[in-house]
Amino acid sequence: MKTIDDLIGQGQVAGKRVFVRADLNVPLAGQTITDDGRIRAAVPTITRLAEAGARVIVASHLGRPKGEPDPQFSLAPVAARLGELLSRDGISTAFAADTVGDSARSTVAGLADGQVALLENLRFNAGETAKDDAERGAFADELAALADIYVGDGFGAVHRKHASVYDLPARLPHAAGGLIATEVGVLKKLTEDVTRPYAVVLGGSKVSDKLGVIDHLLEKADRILVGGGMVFTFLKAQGHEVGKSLLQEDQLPVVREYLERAEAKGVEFVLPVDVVGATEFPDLKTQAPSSPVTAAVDAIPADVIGLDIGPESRKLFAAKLADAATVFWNGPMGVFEHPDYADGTRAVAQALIDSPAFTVVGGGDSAAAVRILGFDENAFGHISTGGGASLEYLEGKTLPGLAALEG
Ligand SMILES: Nc1ncnc2c1ncn2[C@@H]1O[C@H](COP(=O)(O)OP(=O)(O)O)[C@@H](O)[C@H]1O
Ligand SMILES: O=C(OP(=O)(O)O)[C@H](O)COP(=O)(O)O
Repeated sequence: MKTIDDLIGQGQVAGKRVFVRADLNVPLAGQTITDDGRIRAAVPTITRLAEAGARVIVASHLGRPKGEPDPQFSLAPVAARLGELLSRDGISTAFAADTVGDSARSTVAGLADGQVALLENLRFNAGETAKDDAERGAFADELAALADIYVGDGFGAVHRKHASVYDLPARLPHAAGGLIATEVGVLKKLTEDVTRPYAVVLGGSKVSDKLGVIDHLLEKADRILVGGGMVFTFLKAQGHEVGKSLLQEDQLPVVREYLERAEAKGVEFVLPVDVVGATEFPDLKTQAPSSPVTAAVDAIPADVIGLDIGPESRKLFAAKLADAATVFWNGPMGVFEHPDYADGTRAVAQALIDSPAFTVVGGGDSAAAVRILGFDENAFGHISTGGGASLEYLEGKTLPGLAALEG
């Protein structure tokens, strides 16, 4: 895979329009960025290209808008923060009000060497995420018209077969940015020689996206700990009632099969013994106090939404992580964005820090949680900017955004 070092070393970027596909999908509370980790992670590649004389066009998705402009998913707050960070290196940043329209074209045309433009949310265009190859290709053609060279650096999105990730690099000379090179370097080690016991902690809310990875983990991991929104499908599969919690009803047979296979293979599934929940989803915007209740997993009231693992489960999870030699963690244990439901995530983060294991934390929200809850990022072995991406990488899958850079 060609890298930006190769491009810069060969003097290929000076005066050129270089399109950098980053993952600036940061958590927002209204217009406020609650964790800027993904923006900070994108800066080194952008700065290197700008300092080498490129006219840098940065593009990203934010959230999951429905293929048309939606102000709540505007990258405007990200443009402000990116501009602030780049200005420290003396680099100026413009923001285009659309992705491939008049604003994008004129903003890019106005760039001088060494300047940066951020385009509006890629997913404001239906072509970005279209299943149809021709529709995605048509959008990729419009993106390609803006640039001379493509740099893939949005590790968090490399598992998506999207226009800017997969189709665009096929249309331009391309290379990998520094973030992708670093991420792949660390994760590769976990696929080659893992020191055992190897524990994997799964949680979060993208349940249907991530359940499938367990199929592969049953062949690799010694212990699988499950919390977050994912756990209720497991609890239900074991015969527990889960109230109004997140449930992937159609996946119950799959999960039952995972539990059986784990037993047959001697892989230990660690599930919570108690949960914390509430009758209403907490208000994350106002952070208004809620009314949390704790229940054993065999006594979750019918009107309760499970929002965190309970106190006994935190102790259990910590004990199961204490003697691991390698830990990979993706997905918060609860709705950590509200203080009443952050203790499970806090306990797992602390357990990783206390354990002598090599620890990798992956995922936009998981990485954000660790920082928002006040942990020192340097206390972990590696904090990956990608959750789904790192899980699929560990699965050994061909990731569209990496395959496209290799070609
Ligand atoms: N029990 C739960 N019910 C609903 N959402 C949950 C639950 N536990 C965790 N979450 C949510 O999961 C989200 C993160 O999930 P996900 O995107 O899969 O993780 P990551 O970004 O780290 O890969 C957080 O916003 C958190 O509030
Ligand atoms: O946040 C992301 O993934 P993650 O939650 O698995 O870390 C990426 O930006 C990908 O976003 P998507 O899952 O909406 O395609």
